[in-house]
Amino acid sequence: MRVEENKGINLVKAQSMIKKASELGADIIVLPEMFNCPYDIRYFKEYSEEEKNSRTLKIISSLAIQLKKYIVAGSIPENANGKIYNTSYVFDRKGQIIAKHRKIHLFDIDIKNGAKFKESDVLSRGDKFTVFDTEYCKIGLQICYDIRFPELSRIMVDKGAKIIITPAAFNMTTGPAHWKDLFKVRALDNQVYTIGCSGALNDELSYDSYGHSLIVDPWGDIVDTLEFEEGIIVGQIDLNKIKNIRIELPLLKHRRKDLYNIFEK
Ligand SMILES: NC(=O)CC(=O)C(=O)O
Repeated sequence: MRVEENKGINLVKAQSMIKKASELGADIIVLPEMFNCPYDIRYFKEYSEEEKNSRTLKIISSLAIQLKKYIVAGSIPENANGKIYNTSYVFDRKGQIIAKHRKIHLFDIDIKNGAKFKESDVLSRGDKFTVFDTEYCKIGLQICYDIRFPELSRIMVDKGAKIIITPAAFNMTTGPAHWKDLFKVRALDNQVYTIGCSGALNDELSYDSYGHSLIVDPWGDIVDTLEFEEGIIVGQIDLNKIKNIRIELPLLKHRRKDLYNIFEK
């Protein structure tokens, strides 16, 4: 979705796009990073909401109940005891929160003649891995910059994730350079589906969100993608494809855990 400056407008738009996705047959519906708030540190505190009184989360929960769908509510600025987190919430078909991911790696970058951003000026970082269960399979959840850290995807896969969902907002510097490749390589390395849902480009905001939401299969093929504009893609997840690729090309089995390993906290 093309996120606007006005929170109310973003919420109305999120609702209508979720309903549209549901009509198109989506069963697990994903929104982008900071879908109720411009991706700009000047807005995060003002737009932040506490989980228990959250206007945004109430709306998403009611929709999950009404449509009987899973909704991965992109992310929002979450206020917890005065600390602000970039947090994604997952709702089940009964509108219950079944998972919550606070962005682990904060996006502090300064690229010469390109994008600059310093989330850590305002945000605190999460410190938990997030894998949730559905009747289909386990799903891993991370937010945007988290995808650049391959250890995180691997840990989620070791915890059983067959799909990794990443609400995101790359920009016009890093998007064209890295977006598609990161989703492909994480899918290939881990033999999972990767799903990236990004805010569309909005020239009226300070941050040029790259768009290009996409679904990549475990062979690294792009199932479907958008471009810069707002839109919806609905893709089929074939769990047999994961099973077969893991038999035919047993990367995860061939790991030399005697030589290297990833340790969880
Ligand atoms: N916005 C992000 O968190 C990450 C990003 O844009 C990038 O890694 O590039």
